[in-house]
Amino acid sequence: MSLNLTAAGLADHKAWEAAGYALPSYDREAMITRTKESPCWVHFGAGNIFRAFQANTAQELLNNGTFDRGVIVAEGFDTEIIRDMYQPHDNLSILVTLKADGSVEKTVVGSIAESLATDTADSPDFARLKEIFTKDSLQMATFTITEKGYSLKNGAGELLPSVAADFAAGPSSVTSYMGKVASLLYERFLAGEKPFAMVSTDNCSHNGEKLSLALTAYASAWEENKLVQPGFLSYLQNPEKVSFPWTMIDKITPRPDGSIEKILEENGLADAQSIVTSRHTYVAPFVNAEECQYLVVEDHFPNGRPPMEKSGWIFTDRETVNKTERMKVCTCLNPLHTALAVFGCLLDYELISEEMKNPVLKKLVERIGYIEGLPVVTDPGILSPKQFIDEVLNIRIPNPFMPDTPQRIATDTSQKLSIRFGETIKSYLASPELSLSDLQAIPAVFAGWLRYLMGVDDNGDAFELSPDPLLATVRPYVQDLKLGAPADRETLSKTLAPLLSDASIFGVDLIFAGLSDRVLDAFVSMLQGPGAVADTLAALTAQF
Ligand SMILES: NC(=O)c1ccc[n+]([C@@H]2O[C@H](COP(=O)([O-])OP(=O)(O)OC[C@H]3O[C@@H](n4cnc5c(N)ncnc54)[C@H](O)[C@@H]3O)[C@@H](O)[C@H]2O)c1
Ligand SMILES: O=P(O)(O)OC[C@@H](O)[C@@H](O)[C@H](O)[C@H](O)CO
Repeated sequence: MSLNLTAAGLADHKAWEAAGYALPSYDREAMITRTKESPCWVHFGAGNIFRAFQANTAQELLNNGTFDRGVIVAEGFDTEIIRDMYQPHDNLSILVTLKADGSVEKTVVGSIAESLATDTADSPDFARLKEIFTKDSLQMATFTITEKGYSLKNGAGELLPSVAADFAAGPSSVTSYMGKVASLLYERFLAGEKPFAMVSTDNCSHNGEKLSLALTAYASAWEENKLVQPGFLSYLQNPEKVSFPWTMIDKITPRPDGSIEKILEENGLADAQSIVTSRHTYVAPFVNAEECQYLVVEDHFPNGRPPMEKSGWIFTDRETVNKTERMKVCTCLNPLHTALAVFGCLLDYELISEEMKNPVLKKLVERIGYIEGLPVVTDPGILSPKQFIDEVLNIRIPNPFMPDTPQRIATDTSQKLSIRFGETIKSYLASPELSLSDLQAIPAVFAGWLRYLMGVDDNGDAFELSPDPLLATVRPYVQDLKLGAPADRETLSKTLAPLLSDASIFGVDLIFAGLSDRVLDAFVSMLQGPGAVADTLAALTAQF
């Protein structure tokens, strides 16, 4: 028996149910027709978390009858995802939920009504998106496009060439990602200044503000260059018309894993293989994710919204979202992840859960979370920081059934250090009660990142660095260093000074903050020879 993940294949629902899959319980064809006629929800970024979280939310609302339309997904960065994975499977995907007790739940998610590859602004798919953006029924766009997706500048602080070109050319011939989004909003403005919510659900601090600032930059440039009708900028800046709610999203969604692929194939699924696209997205007909999930959202939707609270989303005010997001991204989850990512790559781990069996690494992340991070967390009231971190460190990250890898989490580390660690350092600097001398583990992570950038593991073997937009800028600082032949401490201090003082990477100027010596000491120690990273961490954590 072979299970084909297509609309036709799903018709044999008995076979799917016999193989243990939960299926959409609504009339999918009717849902697709309704959604195309009266679209409500567009999502940008067709990656794994979208299919595991937002698309499954839509499915739950459809299943329980609290909403009648699905999601339209737009992919403007890596359109291979759409062409090679969504379209061959009629926009269906399988969500494999990996529970901490080892059991596995398999769900066919059918809530994606349409998938659009918007690589160029003159494509039919982009024309369709423009049409969608003029509809009265459209209520919101959500985003999972990674933090760098919102960035208009390069590492040197200069406008990206595509952004500068779009600023000069106007909304009719955009090529940059945010330029395309801004031109869609311009369509909505021209169609009668229709209300709308733009909802970033990426892991970045003040994500709504980030999205708003990026789009406002286009609107300002276009108005200044007289490329749009007057009023577009005011429309974007009028919260009664266009809102940019802040959110906190949490659900560990590893890349599709070979072990899950095997289970599904043994279960009869045809064509379960994952691929890595040329833009480095790991994608398969299935996504694998943990069961635990949180989406905390500022409740500001000028044109209304689907009842996502029926699927567990928590709606609240901006201040509460902010506290919750800081709790998770700056302290209770993501810094621990990044520490395990950097040292996992150096110490040859391929699973985060395996790293948690190493007492030194466990102690390191416990120190970062409980001792160095927790004192600066403001309790958001809706989730307890202590309980949250307990769950992360004792249940979620060590879950042996979660195939999460340090290599995935090490992606874009240069973009993450500032929010994941810099905010804590800033709080220490600002507090008369807290002492910077208590920050011991965080500087070691920075040292670990410098050591990671050498692309040589703790055995002295070369490894491939995960993609990162700043690699070309930051690697040259360390790439000539040799393990076992450490550079002189003074010379190293001078060579690394421009990097260590770069507040755009670390959140603060580490030299000014008085932390650079601690980073350098740990880095020099990690350079001593094979095994030096493990030795440095063992010596450091022995003092905790
Ligand atoms: N995976 C998780 O555990 C998880 C959990 C919570 C939040 N998130 C957030 O979601 C984001 C995406 O995670 P994912 O698991 O879907 O990753 P993924 O690699 O599966 O997909 C990445 C998505 O971002 C797009 N993208 C990448 N670079 C881009 C750029 N420069 N401009 C525009 N789009 C770009 C890709 O085309 C793709 O749609 C993360 O960066 C994070 O902010 C992820
Ligand atoms: O998704 P990123 O690249 O921002 O960060 C990698 C992980 O830390 C992240 O995806 C976590 O799994 C997620 O934040 C859990 O909610």
